[in-house]
Amino acid sequence: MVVIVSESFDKNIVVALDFPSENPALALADALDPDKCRLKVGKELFTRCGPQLVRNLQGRGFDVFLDLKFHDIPNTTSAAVAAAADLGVWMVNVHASGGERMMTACRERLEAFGADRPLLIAVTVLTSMSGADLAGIGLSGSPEEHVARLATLTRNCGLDGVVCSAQEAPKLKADQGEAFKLVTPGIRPASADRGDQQRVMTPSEAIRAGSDYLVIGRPITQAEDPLAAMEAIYNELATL
Ligand SMILES: O=c1ccn([C@@H]2O[C@H](COP(=O)(O)O)[C@@H](O)[C@H]2O)c(=O)[nH]1
Repeated sequence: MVVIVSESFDKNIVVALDFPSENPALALADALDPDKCRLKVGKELFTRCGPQLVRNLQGRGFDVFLDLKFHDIPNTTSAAVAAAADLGVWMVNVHASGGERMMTACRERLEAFGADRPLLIAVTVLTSMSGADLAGIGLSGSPEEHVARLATLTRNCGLDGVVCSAQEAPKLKADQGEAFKLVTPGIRPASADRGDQQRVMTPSEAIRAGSDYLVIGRPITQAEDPLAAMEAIYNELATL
């Protein structure tokens, strides 16, 4: 099947390869075009398959977002992002709630990699969390307020952008500027199940809201026909 894409949205889609082993991950990668999308390797696949899986995807021409969401003391976290940079990933992330000194240490550590360094972004509030979930961990205020505060902290530390939901994108683009990258999971085509995601938008809503990169997992990976699901998403974006 040929995936029909709009030129303007090439590589805005990051497919989350949330699989329990290498075979389904590589099978989907082999069906996708590295000129039309990027791939995300997260905790499950990385813990099972390790850095060699990342190299296998890179060997197929894909940019890889290593989504391990590091959250630790500055020394440990900055060493971890340097390891990701050694692996040659396109993007790596930490939790913004690790704080200013941790994020600054990571940014400084990546300076040694020059122009070849990965993009460094920070997770604000997980897209699976609602205001009630925040209250449950003792945080008053809306997700949008926390995302805005953590995004400001992230930009002040010199990082390239944040992971947030597309619902927060209009405010973040206005507050933080166009160059600050917004990476948005919680993308759900109108017909797709939300699953555990709370703060969701459709692909076209997310692009209109200002998302730079749409992270999409289950609506593609769990579809009966993942390539048809991909095609439907690109066709939706082509109407913009
Ligand atoms: O706030 C966040 C941060 C990361 N994720 C990750 O994105 C994908 C989303 O997958 P779906 O199947 O499309 O829900 C997944 O790998 C998460 O670990 C997130 O969802 N929210």
